[in-house]
Amino acid sequence: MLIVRQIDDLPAELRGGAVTIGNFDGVHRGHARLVERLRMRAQDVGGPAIVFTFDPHPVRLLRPEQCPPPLTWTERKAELLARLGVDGVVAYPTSRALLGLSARQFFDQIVVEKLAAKAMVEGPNFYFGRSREGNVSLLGEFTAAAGMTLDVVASAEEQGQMISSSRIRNLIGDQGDVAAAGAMLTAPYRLRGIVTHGAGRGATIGFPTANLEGIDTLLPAHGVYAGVGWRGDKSWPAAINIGPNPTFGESTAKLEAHLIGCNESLYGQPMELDFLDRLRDVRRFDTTVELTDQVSQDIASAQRIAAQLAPPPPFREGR
Ligand SMILES: Cc1cc2nc3c(=O)[nH]c(=O)nc-3n(C[C@H](O)[C@H](O)[C@H](O)COP(=O)(O)O)c2cc1C
Ligand SMILES: Nc1ncnc2c1ncn2[C@@H]1O[C@H](COP(=O)(O)OP(=O)(O)OP(=O)(O)O)[C@@H](O)[C@H]1O
Repeated sequence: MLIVRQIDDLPAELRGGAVTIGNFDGVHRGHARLVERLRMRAQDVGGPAIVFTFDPHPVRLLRPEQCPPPLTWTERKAELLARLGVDGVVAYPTSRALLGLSARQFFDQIVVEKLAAKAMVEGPNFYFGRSREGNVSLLGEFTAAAGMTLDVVASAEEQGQMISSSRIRNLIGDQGDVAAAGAMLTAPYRLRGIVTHGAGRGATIGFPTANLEGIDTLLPAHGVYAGVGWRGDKSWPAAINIGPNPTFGESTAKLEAHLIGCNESLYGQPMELDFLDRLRDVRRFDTTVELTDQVSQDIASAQRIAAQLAPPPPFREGR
């Protein structure tokens, strides 16, 4: 799987294939349905299956104050798309020039000239070109005139409602419902950060925690979660706390994870965390003993949930 960040000298193996365009944030089941069709069409035309995506999300440039943190960083998105069988991801650096192209210009300059696409696949809610002026019906006219095929796949739904990245962002960020989000994603919700020092209290009360900073994607709502911590290929079940430490009078929110059975020094290391389920609200306990009793139960729950929902191993290129 190839990931490229420009299209001026696109490698020949990424030209002349089937193309889908969009943000693909999170890589949800709707995206997976689309990629399934994309692979079929790529096979029909004897070319690669290509996802053209924008980095960053166009809204970050157009209305930064309204832009929520993304669900995935670019390499993670590419890794999830590769697992679905995509041959190449174009993570195009979003610019005002690109967003200013009309639908016609975008199609001619990007789809025809640069990607030399022979087939396109999109969902029904696809828009393209300046101010989202082009829809799938216009794209149908453009592709037909250019001798390409266009497949518009039916929406993937969950509980009668269309799956979308925005819906998943709301579930995770507002409600902390990572289980419902996970049911719509193609892999459990994952974030990454760097392990830093906390107050150093955790180890003294029986559960050391890795405090994570530098998180560049959406933070789930405050709460205690069951998950899995990853360092490279190694993983541990994790009990995760997002929020303040009211038992100790600390009101600053942080993210900390107790990695069950891990006795490695993690400080300064990058770490990834999968979120599987939300266990409870963060609350104040009257005594440290009551807190540690509750955290012991959280750890047991996290271990059980992680064992049931073991995620696939991390993707490595060339696998
Ligand atoms: C699974 C888990 C659940 C936690 N739940 C709470 C909680 O409900 N209330 C609270 O005050 N602190 C909670 N904590 C945070 C502890 O207070 C914190 O880990 C401890 O004070 C150590 O902090 P330190 O890493 O800064 O040393 C929780 C921590 C973990 C790992
Ligand atoms: N539930 C779905 N079923 C089928 N196709 C979908 C679904 N959701 C999005 N698509 C299609 O996937 C492509 C990429 O969509 P994109 O990621 O930009 O949209 P989205 O998931 O609706 O995100 P957002 O909520 O941020 O608008 C588009 O062709 C879109 O129509």
